[in-house]
Formats: sequence, structure tokens, C-alpha cells
Amino acid sequence: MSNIGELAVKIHNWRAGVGKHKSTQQKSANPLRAGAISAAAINWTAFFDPIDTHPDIVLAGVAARSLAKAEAQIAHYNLKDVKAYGSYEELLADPNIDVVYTALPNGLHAEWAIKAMEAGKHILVEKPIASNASDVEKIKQCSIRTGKVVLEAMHWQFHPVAHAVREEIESGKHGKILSFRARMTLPRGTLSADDIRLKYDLSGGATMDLSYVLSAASYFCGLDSTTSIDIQKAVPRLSPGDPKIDEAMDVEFVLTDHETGVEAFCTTHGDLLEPKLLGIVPRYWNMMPSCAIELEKSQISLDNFVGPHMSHSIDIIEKDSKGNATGKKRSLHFYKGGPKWGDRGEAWWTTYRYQLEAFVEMVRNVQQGKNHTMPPCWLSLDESQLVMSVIDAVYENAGLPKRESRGLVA
Ligand SMILES: NC(=O)C1=CN([C@@H]2O[C@H](COP(=O)(O)OP(=O)(O)OC[C@H]3O[C@@H](n4cnc5c(N)ncnc54)[C@H](OP(=O)(O)O)[C@@H]3O)[C@@H](O)[C@H]2O)C=CC1
Ligand SMILES: O=C1OC[C@@H](O)[C@H](O)[C@H]1O
Repeated sequence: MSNIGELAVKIHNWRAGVGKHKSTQQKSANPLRAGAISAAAINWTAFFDPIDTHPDIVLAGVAARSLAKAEAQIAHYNLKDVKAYGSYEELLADPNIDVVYTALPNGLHAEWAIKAMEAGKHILVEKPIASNASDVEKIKQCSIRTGKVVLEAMHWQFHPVAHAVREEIESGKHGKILSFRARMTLPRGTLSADDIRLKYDLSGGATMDLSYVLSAASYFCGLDSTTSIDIQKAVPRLSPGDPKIDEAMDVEFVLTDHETGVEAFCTTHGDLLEPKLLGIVPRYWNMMPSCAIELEKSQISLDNFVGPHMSHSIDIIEKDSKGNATGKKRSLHFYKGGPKWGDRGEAWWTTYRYQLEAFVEMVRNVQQGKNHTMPPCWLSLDESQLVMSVIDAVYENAGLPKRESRGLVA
């Protein structure tokens, strides 16, 4: 799957002429020195590529469980001045590394996020940040204790598209939210049978991997500490090979804001192995992740909320006084700008590049003792934990065991 993401970003970069920006990018006098824990397939897309166009961070190391694998990834991407480490511990022990990115299997995120912070590193952790909400609490406590930055790489929330749609909703001009729908599917055949996403011991499952749909419900419906979450129905399609793994999950839930009394009825659909049409044709045409938000006065649809840098559509259709859709449609596009980034950013920045911009700024703020100065856009651990608690509740309602982190002492 990560290879498809890489191909998509390579096509995007080629179309947008990003190579020119990479070759002319000047680095600051003392850039942050970054290391990757694991030679994961997503490393280039989510971390190495955005580093190339950021002035204040360089890639300095890649660690894998074997030195040969780390060296192979460095050679594959022709990375210059990057050290290979034969274990994650070695990279964490290196004082030359300031910040770490990790795309380990989900069940190892919490353990290595904590180890990284205890080794004095700031860390960007792939989504979902942990196996369950109580492990996010352990990450949070460690971040407070060590004073290190930790950020869940929920990259789409850093893109101007997310902010523009949320601003429309929060403006009040469309009335209250009535319902929310989101879907994301991978056609059967995209994942190999031994993929980490299909292993319970590594905290796999569709609800975990496609946590984007729940994060979108949370982000657009304004889930916060004043909201209650009531899962009404969670229907999994179980893996024939492992009945603890949800290949797919359909969820219906209500988010109630106790301050405003607003109830948002949410439905999400995630499928890691969407059955082929007639058992033969992979449904690639369904792959575009989408959201639909029904408000009192309008319907907002957002296509490709996960990878909006490639292309996206935001359509706002007005409703008449009876609540029926009129033909009046407004279409928006946001490749840069929006309510959070303003003049900052470039139309060719990927979601990952926006995310890196925020991460580096937060690390610099903390290094300068400005712990409460936030980047234009941020995702707090409290927000990550709330989404993780929705994931826990979904598994409970579906009658499936909560995912457990590996290697974490209670
Ligand atoms: N933000 C995004 O767009 C995306 C995010 N992701 C997230 O990134 C993470 C990794 O995904 P992806 O890159 O596709 O995964 P990969 O399978 O390619 O990489 C996982 C890495 O984990 C390491 N690892 C350590 N222990 C184990 C173990 N017991 N079994 C298997 N691997 C192990 C391996 O590292 P080593 O190199 O040391 O052998 C491997 O390279 C997931 O959390 C996923 O949700 C994935 C794709 C897209
Ligand atoms: O962006 C993504 O797309 C598909 C998933 O399997 C992957 O883990 C995810 O982050």
C-alpha cells in the first residue's frame, strides 16, 4: 500500500516541478538532525520527501532491525550523508540525532515513542499513535515528564483543505451539523496476505489502519472533552484467517456536544480488502476517501480528504427552507493558504510537508523554552487520545478485543 502512496507523491512532485525546489533548497546553519526508526515502506513519502524541501531539518540516520536493511533503504533512495544503524536502540543512543520519525507496526508505536522521548528525542509517530487510549495516556505522561514533543502523523489534518472545510462548518452560516459520513477502502489485492495491517499482534485491523475516517468525524464534528460518544452499531467483516482482525468495519455513532446540545449522527466505512467486482475486478474507482457533512442549511462533500495535495473537491450545496438540496453549488479548492496557514506554504506542499512544517516549528519552540507557543496548526495528544477512545469503543461494540501495545510495561 505504501508503494502506491509513494508513486502518487512522485507523480505529484513531477507534475508540480518539486525537483527544482529540492535542488535549490538551502538548509539553515544548524538544522534539526532526523532519524527514522525502521526502514518502513512509507518513510520516503511521509518523511524523506518533505525533509528535502524544509530549510531547518536534514535526514541523518535510518535504523532497521538489520544493518543491511537500513543500508539498502539509504542506497535505494540515494540518500547522502545518512548513517545506517543496525538497531533502533543504536539510533536512539546517538547524540547526533535530535528528532525521530517512526512508521513501525501500530502495536509498537507507543513503546518506541516512549523510548525515543526517554532517550531525549522529539518524535513524529505514524497513525494511529498507539494501540488504545490508555497507551496514549502513557505517551502523554512521558511527554510531560521528558519535555519532548510527540505528534501523531495524522497528516491530512495539517492540509489547508481540512481547515477550510472546518471553518465553513464552524462559521455557523450552514446551521448545525446533522450528520456526517466518511469512507475509505483499499481494493482487494492491494495488501499482501502477510501485511502488518492484518495482524492482531501488531495492532492491525481496518478500524486501526483506516483511522482516518474516525479522525475526520472527530475533526469536522468538533469532538472534544465536552462531547460524549455513543457507538450504536459497529459491524465488522472478520478475517477468515484471524477472527480478531476486522478486514472491514461499518460504524454508526452519535457525538453529543453537552455544551451546545448538538448531536451529530456519524457513519463510517473502512475496508482493507474490498471484495472484487464479480470476484474478478479490483474496485480501484472506490479508492478515493470521502466525507459528506449534512448541515441544517447545506450539504458539504469533500473528496480525497486524505491526499488533497494531489487533487480534491469541496462542494457546498445550499438547501431550501424545507431542507431539500437546491441546485446552488459552490466549489472550493485549497492547495495553500486557508484559515490556519495564511501566506505560509506552497501549493505543491503535500499533507506530509505541511505536517513537517508544524512539527519542526513545535520542536524549535520547545527548544527555545516557548512551550506554549503553537504552530499555526497542531494536533494535541488529547485529540489523538479522543480518537483512540472512539477506536476502543468501536472494538468493544463489535465484540472484538481492544488492541494491545507490544513491549509496554503497564
Ligand atoms: N501516513 C501515511 O500516509 C501512512 C502511514 N502508514 C503507517 O505507517 C506504519 C507502517 O506502515 P508501512 O510503511 O506500510 O509498513 P511496513 O511493513 O513497510 O514497515 C513496517 C516496519 O516496521 C518494522 N518492524 C518492526 N517489528 C516488526 C514486526 N514484528 N513485524 C513487521 N515489521 C516490523 C520493519 O522494520 P525494519 O525495517 O526494522 O525491519 C518494517 O520496515 C503503520 O503504522 C501505518 O499505519 C502507512 C502508510 C501510509
Ligand atoms: O494512507 C494510508 O492509506 C492506506 C493505509 O493502508 C495506510 O496505512 C494509510 O496510512
